[in-house]
Amino acid sequence: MPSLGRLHLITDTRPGRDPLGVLRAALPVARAELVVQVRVADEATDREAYELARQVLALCRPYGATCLVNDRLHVALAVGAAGGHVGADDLPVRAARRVLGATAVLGATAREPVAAAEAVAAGAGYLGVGPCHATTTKSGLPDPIGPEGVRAVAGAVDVPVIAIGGVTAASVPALRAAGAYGVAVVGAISQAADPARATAELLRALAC
Ligand SMILES: Cc1ncc(COP(=O)(O)OP(=O)(O)O)c(N)n1
Ligand SMILES: Cc1ncsc1CCOP(=O)(O)O
Ligand SMILES: [Mg+2]
Repeated sequence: MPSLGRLHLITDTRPGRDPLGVLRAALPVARAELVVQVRVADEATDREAYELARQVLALCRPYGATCLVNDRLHVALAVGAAGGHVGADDLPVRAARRVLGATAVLGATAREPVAAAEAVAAGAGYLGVGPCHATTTKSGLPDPIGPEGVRAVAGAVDVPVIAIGGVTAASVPALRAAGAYGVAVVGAISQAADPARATAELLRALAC
């Protein structure tokens, strides 16, 4: 299995956003270092999720970028994505692993070391850890855990830790120093005036 990319771009499907346009800007810059997670609103239909995932996968392929699907693992299987990501309201990690198969990429959300170790034991191949910082992209989240929360999780597992939540290029060095392998972002790229430049800045920060 190829190694996991360090920059995860989560699709911004909020009204008025252009997830495919943002992806077209980011892909030539990040290429195979990019993991694109197709994430749609809970209200979106499976057909809408399927159509977006199909288009994302088609854009990713020529660059060797990885396409994952959030929550809806049947959509991941239907389009032939590399895998999926699950959290507390989704299929349990062990069930998700059964659905996706042994070789698929499977990420799980974890905020603290015990849950993180359990997720890995159940079959998670990477962990999404956060929110690291305040975010306006998702509501109802617990308080940010900061780089120290990332450090606690990273010290408890032997899979890549992907820091998420309010991540910017400026916050990457502290997260990397805390043990994060990579980062997942929505706003840092999608809300940037120049998404290609924002992608380059995040990659530069991740390379240090
Ligand atoms: C890389 C990464 N980390 C965490 C999450 C959050 O997943 P979850 O807790 O299931 O919340 P939703 O994204 O489904 O709202 C993620 N998607 N990606
Ligand atoms: C889906 C999700 N889960 C925790 S924070 C978050 C959103 C991250 O978005 P942003 O990078 O804009 O803070
Ligand atoms: Mg989820």
